[in-house]
Amino acid sequence: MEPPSAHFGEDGARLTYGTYLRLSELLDQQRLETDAHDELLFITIHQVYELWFKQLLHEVEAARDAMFDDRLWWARHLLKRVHEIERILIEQVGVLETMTPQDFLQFRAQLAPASGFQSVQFRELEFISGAKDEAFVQRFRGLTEDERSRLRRRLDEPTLWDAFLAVLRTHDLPAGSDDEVGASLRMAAHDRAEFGDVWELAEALLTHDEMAAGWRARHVTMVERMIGTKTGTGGSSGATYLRSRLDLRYYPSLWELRSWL
Ligand code: HEM
Ligand SMILES: N[C@@H](CC(=O)c1ccccc1NC=O)C(=O)O
Repeated sequence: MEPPSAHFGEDGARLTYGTYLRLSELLDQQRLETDAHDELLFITIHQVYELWFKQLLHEVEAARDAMFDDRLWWARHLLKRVHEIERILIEQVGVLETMTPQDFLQFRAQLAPASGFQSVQFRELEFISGAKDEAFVQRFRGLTEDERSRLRRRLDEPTLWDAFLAVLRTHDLPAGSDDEVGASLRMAAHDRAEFGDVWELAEALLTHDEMAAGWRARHVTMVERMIGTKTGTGGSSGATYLRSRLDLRYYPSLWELRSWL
């Protein structure tokens, strides 16, 4: 008798690696606008980002829902995964930086008026994390109806921070006003025997915030390296606009807490 592994992966023949992962569709989606050698890298990197954004939305949504249900261990488990993905998103900027500015200029003009500014999933992530800003939905040109309704839904639904406030209340920590939230956070910080899970969750949210800030900083230095002070293909002032976004924090109360411990 043959060992069971002899035909491993061939028996049954219903799914294969390629059909399961839809590789013929996936690998057919890199359509270049020019003959420039580096344009494939540019498209690949962005598509990889969008795939990870999709995964992040999946995890962040579930983490938010878990907090509302007081399943804190599950929320933390998912947020740890979120952090690892975010670490990769920051790291992979280095791959794109192997492209020189002069090689980027071979195809940059063809990209306008497209820009990362139009990434719907990126904005969804900001909204669900806590930084809702309706102006982005209004300013968006060229959104499909589906994209517009996805963004509107994100503006209407609760954020990670809303879910965290619900956790505080569930654990009898008042969360009505900013002062109450501040006092509750200090209480959780100083009584970890009682509130260890709540504290760890606050730390996981802070790491998520720190990672997002880290990506913005990494992105803008890459932008300065690539295009200096040129205006963006999306019509903004470029690096100046991006620098104005560097102070954005999802959870200012968690940062302020540090000053009052
Ligand atoms: C050569 C590389 C890149 C350059 C020169 C660049 C440049 C820019 C510029 C100038 C803007 C401001 C909007 C505009 O007027 O165009 C912008 C925004 C943005 N870019 Fe990039 N980018 C690059 C790569 C990437 C990559 C790989 C991503 C990953 C998805 C990305 C995501 C974004 C996002 C999400 C925004 C909006 C940021 C916000 O509104 O806070 N960019 N980029
Ligand atoms: N905004 C960039 C071009 C760019 O990077 C880009 C263009 C089309 C689609 C995504 C992009 N990535 C991030 O902005 C620029 O002004 O050079």
